[in-house]
Amino acid sequence: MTSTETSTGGVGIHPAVDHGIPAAAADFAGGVLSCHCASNPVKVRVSAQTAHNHVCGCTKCWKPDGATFSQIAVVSRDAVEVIEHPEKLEVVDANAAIQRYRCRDCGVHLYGRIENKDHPFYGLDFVHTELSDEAGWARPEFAAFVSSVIESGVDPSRMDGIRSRLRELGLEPYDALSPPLMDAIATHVARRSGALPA
Ligand SMILES: N[C@@H](CCC(=O)N[C@@H](CS)C(=O)NCC(=O)O)C(=O)O
Ligand SMILES: [Zn+2]
Ligand SMILES: [Zn+2]
Repeated sequence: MTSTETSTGGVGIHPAVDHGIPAAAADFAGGVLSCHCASNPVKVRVSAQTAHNHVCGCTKCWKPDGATFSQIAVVSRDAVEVIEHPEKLEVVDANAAIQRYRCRDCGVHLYGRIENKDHPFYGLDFVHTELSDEAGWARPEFAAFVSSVIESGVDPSRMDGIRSRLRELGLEPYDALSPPLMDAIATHVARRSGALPA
């Protein structure tokens, strides 16, 4: 079985979507993310529902063992608080736009933060809601950076099957972010350059 197949022979995307995508709960108020350490896990409280949840094929986002994609959403940075074992967190790449904080023992990423105030997504943190036991988080809406799974070693001949499976799950595949998010980024850039009124 390769990382792009499930035990039933289908194309595996991510454990949170492979067997049906759970419904979001109305008035959902968040939950606690835990890393995978059996003892002294890092815990992060996310005290709001997330937005723009999606699966991401890039090599930077944390993926559970065997998953082809990550699942990643955004939430206001004000709603993110490390509540246990902050001393175990380390930044994966301080030069990346998104500073991803991982547990130095198990490698799980707890949250990603943008410190550049000029970045289009400044003010939003990136979180993997499958790290929480609570049910009711926002469902993934699309698939981003799909072609990038090849950079992790997926054979290009598998891409048609992967994109078909994503569409079957209602996760429209894109090779960057979704068009509304790409438009939001371009609008931010145009307002800064003066190409559009601020
Ligand atoms: N093809 C590249 C794409 C990386 C990439 O651009 N990732 C996106 C989606 S998470 C991003 O916004 N990265 C910003 C960052 O990593 O800080 C890869 O797979 O490594
Ligand atoms: Zn850990
Ligand atoms: Zn990514």
